[in-house]
Amino acid sequence: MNTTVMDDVAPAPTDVATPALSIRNLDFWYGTNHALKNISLDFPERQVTGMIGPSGCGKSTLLRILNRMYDLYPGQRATGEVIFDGRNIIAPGVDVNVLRSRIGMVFQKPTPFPMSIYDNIAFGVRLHERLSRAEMDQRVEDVLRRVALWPEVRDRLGASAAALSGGQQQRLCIARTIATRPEVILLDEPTSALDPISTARIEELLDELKRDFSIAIVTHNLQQAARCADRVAFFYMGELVEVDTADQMFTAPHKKQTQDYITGRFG
Ligand SMILES: Nc1ncnc2c1ncn2[C@@H]1O[C@H](COP(=O)(O)OP(=O)(O)OP(=O)(O)O)[C@@H](O)[C@H]1O
Repeated sequence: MNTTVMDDVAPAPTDVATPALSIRNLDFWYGTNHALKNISLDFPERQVTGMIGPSGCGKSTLLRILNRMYDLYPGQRATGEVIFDGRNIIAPGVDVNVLRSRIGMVFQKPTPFPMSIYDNIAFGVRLHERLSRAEMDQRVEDVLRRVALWPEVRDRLGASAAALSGGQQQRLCIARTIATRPEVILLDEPTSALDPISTARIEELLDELKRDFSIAIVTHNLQQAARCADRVAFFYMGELVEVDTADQMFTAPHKKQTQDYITGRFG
């Protein structure tokens, strides 16, 4: 082990045993708008990390940095480090397409591609792997079973994904994301467009998926964060105020701002 390097890095207050992703001293700007300020945060392996905070505090911005979505927009700039598999993924020279297959993203609004249910899953896999037809069929079946969609769609894999309900579409989007076998899944308010039953199914699914994936979820729903997350990070005006276990955050947060937020005094 390179002890010199280790010794040079000041331990962050958020350190966890085995992080899937480690953010260190991250700042982010939209032009001149300094949207994230000196964020250091670990995302533990095979746990759900919930990100909460009032509108505009920077939760979605942080998620978008983790798979380099901001690359698509001129004028947006990040400094600091996001360490994934030993590399700083916001540094130049990272293959963003490979990165996005290893750190997958699910958006607020279900966004199936305008193609069949089968191809929604096969499309991303084909970009990264050469599978035989039988192998691809198996991959499609496996991920649809994993998201508990298989019984509902097995007889209409060739039908348009647009014909599925909103909740089914979101489960298809999660299936599509896990089909490339990522290590990390990012979810940006994945249930805010869904009814309570579809929401409950997605929450159950997250609980099951964390056996194999490290998950980061942005949510406005504090009950959802309490139900789903192992750890919770509270953001306010671009700063990380506090991060702790969900139990601690919702029963005895250390910071007054966190307490005010979770008790509904603002936000
Ligand atoms: N494309 C953009 N251009 C300029 N500023 C932006 C852009 N997107 C977000 N911001 C600003 O960055 C800050 C953080 O926004 P962000 O969307 O990350 O917050 P959020 O916590 O996810 O909010 P919400 O809960 O409402 O989705 C806000 O001040 C917002 O106005």
